[in-house]
Amino acid sequence: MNRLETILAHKQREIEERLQTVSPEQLERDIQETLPPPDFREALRRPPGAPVRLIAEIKRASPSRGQMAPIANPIELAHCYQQNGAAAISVLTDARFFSGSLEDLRAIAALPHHPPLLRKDFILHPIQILEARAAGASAVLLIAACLSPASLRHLMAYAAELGMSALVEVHNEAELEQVLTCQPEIIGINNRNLRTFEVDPYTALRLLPLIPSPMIKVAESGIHTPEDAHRFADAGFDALLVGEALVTAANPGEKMKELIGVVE
Ligand SMILES: O=C(O)c1ccccc1NCC(=O)[C@H](O)[C@H](O)COP(=O)(O)O
Repeated sequence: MNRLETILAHKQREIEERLQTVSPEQLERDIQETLPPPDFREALRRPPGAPVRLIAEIKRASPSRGQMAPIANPIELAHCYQQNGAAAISVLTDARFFSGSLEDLRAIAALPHHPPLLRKDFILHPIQILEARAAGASAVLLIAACLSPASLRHLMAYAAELGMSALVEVHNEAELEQVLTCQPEIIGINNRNLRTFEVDPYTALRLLPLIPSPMIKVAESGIHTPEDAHRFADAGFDALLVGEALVTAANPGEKMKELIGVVE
């Protein structure tokens, strides 16, 4: 089993357990009592000449790095991201490998005027999208390496039905070619190979020209310095997804300004 397969086997077991305890009808009722979430896609759109958008991540740990930052108060960190111009906030909700939770997402969604929230997890089943929407997310991550084209299409349609966006993630040409047949509105190119955890910052630059122009383009992973951000902003990405560099910074707000001060 490669590393991604190990994660997915665990996630599949977790979903089976959730299906025993969670009531979809109750989640649907909860959703009816909430306001529609803010628009993730519009928040990421970058008009010509505007600074690159930043999706700031709440990330305590990862399979590649282990424990990175305790983040005892995720609301405080989300507030800091909000105050320093995050276009959106990515909240890792996986407990086993990233020390996150749906509770983090729910708590951050209670912040007044919060930016759109992305549920970052290994989404394999519609129940995870329903839970995300009920917890206040505007978007979910759908990873091409984890889904068949038919499942991807189905989950994208279900997210849209719930008024949510999907950030559809690819890592190579073959995944991109498959994903483009599903006509996603937002594509993320992950510089990290999820099977080996190696990060190659040229992955996103190599695949970018293959993405049709109306789609929103996000560069993900391994972005640490203004020079890194500059490279992706200059290439034409709408947004950058940054985790480790922010959560390990002595001052995450200053680090954000350093990164998003970058203009083409
Ligand atoms: O971060 C990991 O080690 C990881 C391992 C396996 C699957 C996913 C993983 N990360 C998810 C992400 O895509 C990143 O959290 C996100 O792009 C931010 O990356 P970074 O700025 O490098 O923390």
